[in-house]
Amino acid sequence: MDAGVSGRLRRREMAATTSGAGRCRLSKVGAGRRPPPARVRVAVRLRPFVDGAAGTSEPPCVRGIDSCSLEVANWRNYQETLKYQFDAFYGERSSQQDIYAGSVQPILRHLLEGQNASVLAYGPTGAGKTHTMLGSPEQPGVIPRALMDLLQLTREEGAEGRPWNLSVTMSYLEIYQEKVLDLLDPASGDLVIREDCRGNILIPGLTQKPITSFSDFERHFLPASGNRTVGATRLNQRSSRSHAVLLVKVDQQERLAPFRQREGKLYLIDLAGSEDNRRTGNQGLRLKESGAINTSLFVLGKVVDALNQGLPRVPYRDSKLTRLLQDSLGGSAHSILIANIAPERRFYLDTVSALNFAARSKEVINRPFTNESLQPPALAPVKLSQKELGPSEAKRARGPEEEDIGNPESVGAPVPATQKLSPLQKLSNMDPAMLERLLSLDRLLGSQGSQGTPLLNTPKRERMVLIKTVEEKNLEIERLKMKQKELEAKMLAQEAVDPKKENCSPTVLRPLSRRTVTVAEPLKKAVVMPLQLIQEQTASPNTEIHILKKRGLKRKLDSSDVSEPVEKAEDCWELHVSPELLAHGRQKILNLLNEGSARDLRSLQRIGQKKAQLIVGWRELHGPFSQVEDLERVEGISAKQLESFLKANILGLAAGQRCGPS
Ligand SMILES: Nc1ncnc2c1ncn2[C@@H]1O[C@H](COP(=O)(O)OP(=O)(O)OP(=O)(O)O)[C@@H](O)[C@H]1O
Repeated sequence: MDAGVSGRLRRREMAATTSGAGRCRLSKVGAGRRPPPARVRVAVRLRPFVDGAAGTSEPPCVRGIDSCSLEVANWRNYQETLKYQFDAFYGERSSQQDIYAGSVQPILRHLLEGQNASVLAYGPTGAGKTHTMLGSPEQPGVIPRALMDLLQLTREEGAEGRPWNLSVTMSYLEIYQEKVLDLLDPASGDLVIREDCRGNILIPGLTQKPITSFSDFERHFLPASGNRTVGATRLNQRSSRSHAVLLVKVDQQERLAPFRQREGKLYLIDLAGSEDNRRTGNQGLRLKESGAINTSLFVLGKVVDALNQGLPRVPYRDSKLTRLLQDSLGGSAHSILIANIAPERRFYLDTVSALNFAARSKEVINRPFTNESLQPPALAPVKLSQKELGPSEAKRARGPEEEDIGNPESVGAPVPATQKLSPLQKLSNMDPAMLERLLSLDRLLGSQGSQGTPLLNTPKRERMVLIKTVEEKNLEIERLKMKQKELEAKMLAQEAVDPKKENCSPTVLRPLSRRTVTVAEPLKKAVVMPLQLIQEQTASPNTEIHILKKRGLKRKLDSSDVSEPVEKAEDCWELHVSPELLAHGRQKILNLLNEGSARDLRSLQRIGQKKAQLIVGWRELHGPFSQVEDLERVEGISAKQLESFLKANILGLAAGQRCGPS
């Protein structure tokens, strides 16, 4: 591979890892190890002529070459054809089973490994996307086949005596004119798409129905499909006017220690088709719908291009569709794109444009990882007792949160005070940092002899109040920190005005790097340290003392001249910190650089969101940092920045101030 190509690939991988869900992960198996890349796989399906008359009167504009390639006539030059190669090509005689078994079935197993997967049907209007995804009762498509298999797999894997307990839930939504509508609850209105701190895409309020059998699935899915917006256009009598997204979640809980939990998400997406309104004859509402569809598909193209070019900004947020697909493109899913094309000549331009999009998409690299977390040991017995419950009781215990997350009917429903919520269910979606805080708060309450129920067993509402309290406390701490900084700044300003006063005070606070430029007689010894260190030392008397000691005066000025402020004077005071402590601080920074998530890294001074992502991206590409100085090799971090970064962080970390892996 030449250097240019490998550089491009790296940039692309970097974009894939620094954008989307992959950039900040739920605790996962093999944390610190770089998940292997998985290219978006692309299959093309050519539908047969659907209009009998057209079929006999015109030759197709596309021809299959083999199971992976096809060619399209070049109408500008009849001597030429345009050839394309994909992961799979399905000709007009291929069956629904061929497409399913060849391209979709193989990715389902990843769900049971706690990884995400997605299947997207793409193509111009009338090219067969809905047929591929949904099919008909006689020729069921990808969705019913995948659900059938997945439910079967989860039944087998979750059977008594197997190590994992499995449960499946489904949600179904459409994106219609840039609105996210819940097809399982059409009255709920436009829903918002959010991203949690781990980069997971969430839709608060979206109905989630538990399903244990295929008939369960049909019971929810069939009426919901009827809610999808379709309309007649000149090119398709039942044209999908929206992007439909079926989300199937597989949750797994380990039955024995260490009680791991896994979550795999499968997105099955039937995109609305791109439309050339000169041919669809769209007007009025249809034209408006078409505008929204084309715009979101245009943004989808821009996202794919940005990922391919390794651009620092991938415009996921420019449309609801791409925001939702953040997981699937350049993110954490095993993705397959099925580009549907039509053989009729009148589709020629749409076909070429769909094939070009498909060809670009196969360059996109995802990095799927296992969404796995460990249940805190303290909670394990509760889980065990749940195992001992009968199936109906266990279901009731999991009940409201598992079954109806986001279901408006259940949100306001009172939870009986006696009904304990299963910690396993409650914690599965919780931010690990928040969980840690809750556990400490719980311990604190316990140590203070609190009469209340333990925090982690409290019903949802009380828990929410407690979480809010913790958040408020954190805000308060942040406010105090800001105030401290202001005070320090004020103090420094005063020093500048009145240096003598400064040197008389043994408790003056100043940044470590600041040097004294005065000839006024200093005290022999002054304890000068950042406020954090003072607090730290007060809290732990064993912490080593760091002092500012007088260094030999090497003033170049006449020693008799003591009244003037000295510009060229050397420093009189310097900070002496034990080398072990410094080494300890460096080691802590190094650990954080190698093991911390982007979020952890942001807890460091001078590291913002962008730098944190660049650091994680660098690590993904080059492996662990061998020394903190390697930071200079990260794009956008200069030697000067590295120096100030070290100054700002090393002591704080050495004294155990910062959080994050150590
Ligand atoms: N492989 C196929 N075999 C037989 N008929 C097909 C096939 N693919 C599509 N069709 C038929 O072609 C017509 C258009 O297909 P479909 O509605 O799936 O297109 P679409 O791409 O979803 O269109 P839109 O984007 O407008 O919703 C339908 O009548 C469908 O039954």
